[in-house]
Amino acid sequence: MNTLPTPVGSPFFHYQDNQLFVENCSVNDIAKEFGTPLYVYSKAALKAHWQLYQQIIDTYKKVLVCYAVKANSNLAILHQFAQLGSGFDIVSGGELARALKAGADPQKIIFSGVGKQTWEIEAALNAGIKCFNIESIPELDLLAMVAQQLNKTAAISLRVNPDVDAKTHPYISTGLKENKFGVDINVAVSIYKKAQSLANIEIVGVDCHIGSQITKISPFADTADKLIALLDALKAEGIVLKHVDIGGGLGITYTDERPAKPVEMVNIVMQKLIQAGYGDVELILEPGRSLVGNIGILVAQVQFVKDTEAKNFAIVDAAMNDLIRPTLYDAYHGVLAVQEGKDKAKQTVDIVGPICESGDWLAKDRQLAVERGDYLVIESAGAYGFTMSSQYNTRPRAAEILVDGDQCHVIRERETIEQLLALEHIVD
Ligand SMILES: Cc1ncc(COP(=O)(O)O)c(C=O)c1O
Ligand SMILES: N[C@@H](CCCC[NH3+])C(=O)O
Repeated sequence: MNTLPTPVGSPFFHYQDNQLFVENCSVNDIAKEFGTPLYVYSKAALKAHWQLYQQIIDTYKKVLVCYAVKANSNLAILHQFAQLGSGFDIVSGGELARALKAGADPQKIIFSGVGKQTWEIEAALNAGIKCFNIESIPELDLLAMVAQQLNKTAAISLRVNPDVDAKTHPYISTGLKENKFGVDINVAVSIYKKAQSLANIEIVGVDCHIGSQITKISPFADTADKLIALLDALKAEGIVLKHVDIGGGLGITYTDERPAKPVEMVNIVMQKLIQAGYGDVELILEPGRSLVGNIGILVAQVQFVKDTEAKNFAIVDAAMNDLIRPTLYDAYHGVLAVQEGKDKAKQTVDIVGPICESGDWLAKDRQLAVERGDYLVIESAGAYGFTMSSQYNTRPRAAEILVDGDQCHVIRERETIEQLLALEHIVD
């Protein structure tokens, strides 16, 4: 299998007699049965993407993959990863609850995030998670205090900011000095020394995450060099770490990107660690997008085709509230017709939603033959799709389906208008 192909380039999403299939299920039939907008994921694709990481675990043994829950946090998806032996990278008490409910081993959960609240820290300590990725001195102080109150020991990693350019979209770069994440790597030693002096705190590792949708290996290699320099400086102070967490961030193919394979990235990092004498340290990875981005699609139905002097629009029933990546990052997602080979001529269209914002678009200038009632598919929507969706314009969030061979499982029901209104109270 090619590294991480877009759905239609992968064996799990294919055309048969001009009809798009997810595994053995026709997308047309799924859309008719469950309605649109609809997220559809392939279980076989999920397993194949996991296999790219399992290969790394099999090679290097002391590797823990902590799937970044924020990429796709549906309980059924988390359950699949838990069954495959994955750990989890969480960033909130909510994600902790999801991971535990899905069957996660608490000893494989790591907790990232710059704004952990007291109740979230308490919940994670009570669950017995593997490690807190500490992002500031005040957070370290709070953790030490809460751990003392609960009479527990908190294992910590310091998230350092290596000031490496991940060469990705500025909104999703996290490893630069001006980003809010982590602590300056140049002051890390002094923070470790402070942590050493705190009761109820156990230093176990170092962590970083430099950004997302990174296609090159060089930013990871640069990061490894900086982490090794830090490991050396810590060793000189008598501080020996059990693990190095290189974060997530590997990109996927949305269009013509050819991202590095996970194993290629890890090979470079491991080579450097081994050469520097840190070959027996556990390596932690926090992949999100590269595990789930290309396991899923968003299915939408064309409501109207509107031809204007300047542009032709296919107005569909999915919108920026369902998939915000195009609006937020100008992100490109492939668009496919569920039924190919129609008689109608192709034209250049923008795929837009019904929301009252000019930024409500899903794709621009695509060659498609479209008419009212057609189903379209937005590709590569498995990561940061549903999890970033909202109910803007009082639009119930989409349903989610997991396909397994010829079986379709509803893994999230479509929201109802009643559910949307249920928490509000009218006052005079
Ligand atoms: C701390 C942390 N770890 C892991 C990830 C997962 O990143 P990606 O989905 O790019 O692999 C993110 C999101 O960028 C993150 O913020
Ligand atoms: N949400 C972003 C990436 C940022 C990930 C969170 N650190 C995306 O859709 O590409």
